[in-house]
Amino acid sequence: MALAYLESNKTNPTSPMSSPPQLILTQDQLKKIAAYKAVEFVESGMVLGLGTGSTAKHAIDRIGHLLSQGKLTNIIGIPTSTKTHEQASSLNIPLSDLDTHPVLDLAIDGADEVDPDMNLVKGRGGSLLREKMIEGCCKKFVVIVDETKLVDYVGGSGLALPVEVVPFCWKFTAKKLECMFEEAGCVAKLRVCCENGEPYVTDNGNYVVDLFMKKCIGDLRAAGDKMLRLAGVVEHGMFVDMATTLIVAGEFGVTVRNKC
Ligand SMILES: O=C(CO)[C@H](O)[C@H](O)COP(=O)(O)O
Repeated sequence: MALAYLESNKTNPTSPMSSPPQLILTQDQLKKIAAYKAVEFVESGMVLGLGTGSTAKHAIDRIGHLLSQGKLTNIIGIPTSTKTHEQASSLNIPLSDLDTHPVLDLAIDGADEVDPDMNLVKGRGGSLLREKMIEGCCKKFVVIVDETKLVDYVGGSGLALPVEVVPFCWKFTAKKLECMFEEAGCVAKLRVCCENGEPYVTDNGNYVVDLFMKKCIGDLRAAGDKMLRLAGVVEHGMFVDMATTLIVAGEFGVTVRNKC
């Protein structure tokens, strides 16, 4: 399967021996491989959670294609963002919501980080609340990543742990979050739009405070519960014990791991 996407056949010019072609895959090609593998889990008649981001986008494109070919039928998609809603609508994927379909068969989504226990950081694309609501209602939650997303511990990439907060007194909430994780060297920053420097506003009309940790935050459930007890926090981007299947595409192929 992976070979269908391989490109480029650079050889090593420094090698005195004639070496076999070295196959290079871009990160986006790896994302596509993981996404297509996940769509193999989709069956006609399923209610599907449709994730958000550049990896999930490939899966949604594939589902749309299979529907248009009649290879999948009677699919109902529940989109996790307005962006995904737009993409899925443009592909004529029938859509619904949690009010009408409170139980989903399967969700497919990307992640920003995956730890060895398949705990996730999500939300760098800004859709964590809807993702958590929808993916929490799925019988099966398939996470699709390229290998750069694998970390030793949540926060291990040194990149953002997103927290959705109400706009009211967001500085107060950001300061409280920073103090909460002082021991982990937490720095909290409001997410702003690159184009105009204005606060990034989620689909739910909230802001996002990104937390940058210097150290491991320890017990993820305890940390998550603590954040949720702080008035002003709407939801955080740690998805603990939610993924049931992890698909990782890397230089050496694609692996599928099920949570025991
Ligand atoms: O949580 C998300 C969006 O809020 C995405 O799943 C996550 O950011 C991964 O994105 P990408 O597939 O573009 O790397």
